[in-house]
Amino acid sequence: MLTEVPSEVQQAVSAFLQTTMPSVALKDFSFVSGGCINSAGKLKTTAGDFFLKWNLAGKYPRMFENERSGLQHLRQPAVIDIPEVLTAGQAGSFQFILMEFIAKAPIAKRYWEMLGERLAQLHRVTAARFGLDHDNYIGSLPQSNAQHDAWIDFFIHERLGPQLQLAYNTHRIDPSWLHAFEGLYPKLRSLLSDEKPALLHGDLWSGNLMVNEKGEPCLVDPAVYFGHREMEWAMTKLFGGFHEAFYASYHQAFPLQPGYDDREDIYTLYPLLVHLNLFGASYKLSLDSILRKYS
Ligand SMILES: Nc1ncnc2c1ncn2[C@@H]1O[C@H](COP(=O)(O)OP(=O)(O)OP(=O)(O)O)[C@@H](O)[C@H]1O
Repeated sequence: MLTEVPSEVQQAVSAFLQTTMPSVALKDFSFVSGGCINSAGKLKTTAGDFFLKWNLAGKYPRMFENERSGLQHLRQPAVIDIPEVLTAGQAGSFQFILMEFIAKAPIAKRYWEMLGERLAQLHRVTAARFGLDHDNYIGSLPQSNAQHDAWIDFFIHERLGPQLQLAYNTHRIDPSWLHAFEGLYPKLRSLLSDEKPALLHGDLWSGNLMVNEKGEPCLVDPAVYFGHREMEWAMTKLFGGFHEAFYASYHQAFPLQPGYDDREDIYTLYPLLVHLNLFGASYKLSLDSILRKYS
């Protein structure tokens, strides 16, 4: 028995593996650090290694069904490496997800160029409307994907609005913040550009970017929806940014519309509000300076 993994999860995983890979046995489990929300690690079996995550089922309903669906959306066009999910579900009071284990190799010489080219290809996958057919999570917070025809409406009503309301309801901000955002919204109509709804990872920062066994980029832990690809760019820039070769190769493969630099801060409002709600007041300073810039 692997003492680190709850017995209900172990039983469910072994039952699943037995049906798909007869005579497989669990050998060992070691925790993988990096995530904040779930328990996660490498599950060694006689049929190879897998990545297993779990948490208490009541805490974040359907979190792993949503993660499975998000990873499947990103894998489907087969343009960038995304781990294959074997199964996800509930086991007693736990929920879990089992997927391909991404083993690291030394980083490829063209890693950042590959990431730029492949993300550009992913963003060429489009949908008729902004949003998705189901809601999911951004980190541990619910993320609404109710569909809209216009990007601006989606951005205001499904991205900024709900996070702002949550921050207000939990007393992280006072009413003056609500007024400041209300004042910003009409200006966004002329500031933001429109584009076809693009398939986005949705939470693309360095913590969700891995190096796979070929040394190439692999994306994990998404918050998928169809949105404006400038959102994805802004997210990558938030905590120090990716290597400049990534931005150059993406732009060459699929140029952004002129004036992106003037819009970048607007897009960072969403991840900053999410961080305010998840981690507290230290993010208010950055939010405040963006609001002032556009007031
Ligand atoms: N398929 C995988 N194979 C190997 N390692 C993985 C895999 N997926 C994720 N990891 C590693 O495990 C760490 C935690 O995973 P993940 O980010 O999915 O955790 P989480 O708790 O769900 O999310 P968060 O980072 O939002 O707290 C990642 O930072 C990454 O290093």
